[in-house]
Amino acid sequence: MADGCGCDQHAQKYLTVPEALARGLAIADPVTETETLPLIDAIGRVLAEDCISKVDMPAFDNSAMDGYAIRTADMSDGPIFNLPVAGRIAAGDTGAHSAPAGAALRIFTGAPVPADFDAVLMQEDCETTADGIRFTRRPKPGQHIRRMGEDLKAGAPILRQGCEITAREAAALASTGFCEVTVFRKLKITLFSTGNELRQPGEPLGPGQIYNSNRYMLRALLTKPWIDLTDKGQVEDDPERLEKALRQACDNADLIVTTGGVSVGDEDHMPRLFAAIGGKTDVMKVAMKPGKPIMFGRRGRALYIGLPGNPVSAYVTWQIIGSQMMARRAGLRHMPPTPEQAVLAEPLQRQAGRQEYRPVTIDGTTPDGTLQLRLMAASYSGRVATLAQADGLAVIPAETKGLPKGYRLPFLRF
Ligand SMILES: Nc1nc2c(c(=O)[nH]1)N[C@H]1C(S)=C(S)[C@@H](COP(=O)(O)OP(=O)(O)OC[C@H]3O[C@@H](n4cnc5c(N)ncnc54)[C@H](O)[C@@H]3O)O[C@H]1N2
Ligand code: MOO
Repeated sequence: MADGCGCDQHAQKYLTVPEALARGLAIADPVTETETLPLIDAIGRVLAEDCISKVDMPAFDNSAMDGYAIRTADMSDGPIFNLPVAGRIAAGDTGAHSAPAGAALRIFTGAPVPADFDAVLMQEDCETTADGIRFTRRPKPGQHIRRMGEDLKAGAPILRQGCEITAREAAALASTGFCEVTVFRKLKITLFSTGNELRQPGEPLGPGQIYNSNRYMLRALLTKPWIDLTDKGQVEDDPERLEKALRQACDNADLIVTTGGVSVGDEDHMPRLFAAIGGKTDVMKVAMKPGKPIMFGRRGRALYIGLPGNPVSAYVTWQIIGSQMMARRAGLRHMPPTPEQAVLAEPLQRQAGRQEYRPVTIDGTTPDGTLQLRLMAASYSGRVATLAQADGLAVIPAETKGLPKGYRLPFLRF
C-alpha cells in the first residue's frame, strides 16, 4: 500500500493492535486435555503441570575438579606440604573410600567426596612425587567441593506449567529424575490458503497466476512438536467449496488458519462463510499495517483466524496476533515478544492511522551502541522476498507521521 494512498482514512474505526490482541487472547482458551508421556517423548511439548524436584541437587558432595581430596585438619603448618596418595575415586564410584590420617585420595570431577574429606586440590596446583603429591598453598576447607543440595533442594520448584520443554527444560527434568511428565495434548490445527490464482512451486504459472507462498510460510511457522497439523493445501475461491472446507475444519480442529479472502472484494468470502456456518466473529479489522483485514472468532470449540492474503501481511499478523492466540490455546504461558530499542538511520514519511510493522535491516550502531535501522520499501505487503532479507520489524506508532533520522523505536528482531 503506497503511503498517502488514502487507505488509512478509516483507521480510527478499527481496533488498535493491543485491543485486538486482548480480544484474541480472550477467546483463545487453552485446551484442557493432557497426556502423560515418558520424558524422552515429551521433548518439545507444553508442560501441563508444575514440576517440583524430588531430589537434592547435587545428590551427594562431589568434586568440582580433577585433583586430590584431602583433610585440611590433618595438614602440617607448611610452607611445603607432602602427602601420600592412598587411593583413587572416579565419577560413578560409591565414595566409600578411606585413607590413613594425613593421606590424600586421587579424585576426579563428579566423583563423590568421602564424608571425612573437606577439600579438593586441583592437580595443576601440585606436583607428583614418588609416593604422593607436594604443594605449597594451604587449601581452604570446602574448596572445590560441590555440596549436596546446593543447587536445588528436594521440594523446590523447577518448572511451571505452560513452558515448552526445550533443551534447558528437558535437561532440568532429566537431572532431577523425572522419567515421565504430563503435557497438554497436541493442538489440532487445520491450515488452508484461498485463491484461484495460486499454484504450487513446480507447477507452470499461467497468466494472472502466482506461487502460493503463504502455505509454505505457515507450514514453517506451524511445524512444532506440540502441533498436530492438517494441511489442506489450497481451496478455490468457490463459496461452496470454501464453506465445506471451513465447516469440516471447524468440526475437527482446535484452531483453523486460512490466508486470503478476508477483505471486502466480491471474491473475499471468508467473513460471510464463517458467519454462515455459525461462527461468531470477534474482530474484523485492526489498525495495523500491514494486516488491516485480519479476522478471528469462534465456532463452538474451534478458534478461527483468517489472515490477509498479502504474504507480508499474513506473516506480520501471524507474528503479532495469531501466534500469541495459538500459543495460549496450546497451553503455553503468555510471553509477548520483547522489542529491542533502535533508531532510524534515515527519515521516514508515512500517513498516520495504523500501527506499522515495517521490515528493516540493521545498519550498524550509533556511537552510543544503539542499533540503527534502514527502512525497506514503503509498499511491501506483497513483497515477501524483502521479508527474507530484512533483519526484523520496526514498530512505528499509529499516530506518527513523519519521523526524523535518529528517532527511537521498538524493534522486533527476527
Ligand atoms: N477495497 C479494499 N480493498 C482492499 C482492502 C480494503 O480495505 N478495501 N484491504 C487491502 C489490504 S490492506 C489487504 S492486506 C488485502 C487483503 O486481502 P484478502 O485477505 O482478501 O486477500 P486476497 O484478496 O485473497 O489476496 C490479497 C493478495 O495476496 C495474494 N495472495 C493471496 N493468497 C496468497 C498466497 N497463499 N500466497 C501468495 N500470495 C497470496 C493475492 O494474490 C493478492 O495479491 O486486501 C486489500 N484490498
Ligand atoms: O496493508 Mo494490507 O493490510 O496490505 O496488509
